[in-house]
Amino acid sequence: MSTRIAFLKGHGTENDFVIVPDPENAIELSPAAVAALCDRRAGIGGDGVLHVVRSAAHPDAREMAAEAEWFMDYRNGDGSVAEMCGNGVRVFARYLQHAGHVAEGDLTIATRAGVKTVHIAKDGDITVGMGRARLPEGDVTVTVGERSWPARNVNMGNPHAVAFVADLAHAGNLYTAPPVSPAGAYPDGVNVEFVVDRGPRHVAMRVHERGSGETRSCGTGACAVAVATARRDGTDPAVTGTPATYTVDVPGGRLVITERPDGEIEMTGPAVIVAEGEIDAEWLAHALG
Ligand SMILES: N[C@@H](CCC[C@H](N)C(=O)O)C(=O)O
Repeated sequence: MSTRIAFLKGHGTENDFVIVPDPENAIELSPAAVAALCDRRAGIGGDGVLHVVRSAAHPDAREMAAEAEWFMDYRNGDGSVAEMCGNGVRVFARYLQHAGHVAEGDLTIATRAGVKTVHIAKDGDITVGMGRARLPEGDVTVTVGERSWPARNVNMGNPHAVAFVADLAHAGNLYTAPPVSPAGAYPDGVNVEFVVDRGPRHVAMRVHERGSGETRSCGTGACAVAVATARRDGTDPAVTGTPATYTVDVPGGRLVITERPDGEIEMTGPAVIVAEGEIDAEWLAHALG
């Protein structure tokens, strides 16, 4: 660790992140350091960390360097590594704009789930090409207390189980991860979304995120929800030949998701930088023991 570490704080629909700019990948961000930074009482606080590294400087991204200059090295709040973060990639793009690395318009960002195309609009919202969903075969079941629901297995680069429920309160307090069966369906853990209808092509969700707990929003989760809802509604674009657009309300705001007949998914939503500062090196050393 260097002795002075710059950071920013940002959020997308209140899914919040500690942003650590580190172009040359000089900072060793151990899981313990990430967890300390994300601690809401003893640290800065966040659902995860966006480690901003040049693709050429990171072993997980070197092969994408020709396509995307910057790599989103995303970590969950508990320090674990995740393949993709949909809100994170918008906040990452906002940081690049804020720092003067990119301007409004189109750019690409490397992630562990591949290169994502991003559009920073004049009106402030950011649209991300999220790629295609995979829908692995096999039924899964989500349980909270006495209630269980069949759930749709949707992979957006990272794993999701989407359950349609009668009332979002039935998800309970979500202090712990809801059990998903069969055991072994998700060997690396899973993000679980609970969904209710709000109107035509309009749903609301809560989420328990792998590695972060209940969050105020999850971008990949909202995409998984839109995909699962389109299959439930009979509006699957691959079948109808027309795009399906769903509005997904999350506790922290609203995301708009469009899936095209070729399966490509776009997500649009806000991304905000709220603060910037410097991490106290003594505190971090102490936090790491
Ligand atoms: N909040 C993110 C998802 C972050 C990763 C997730 N917790 C996982 O482990 O897969 C989003 O906006 O997509």
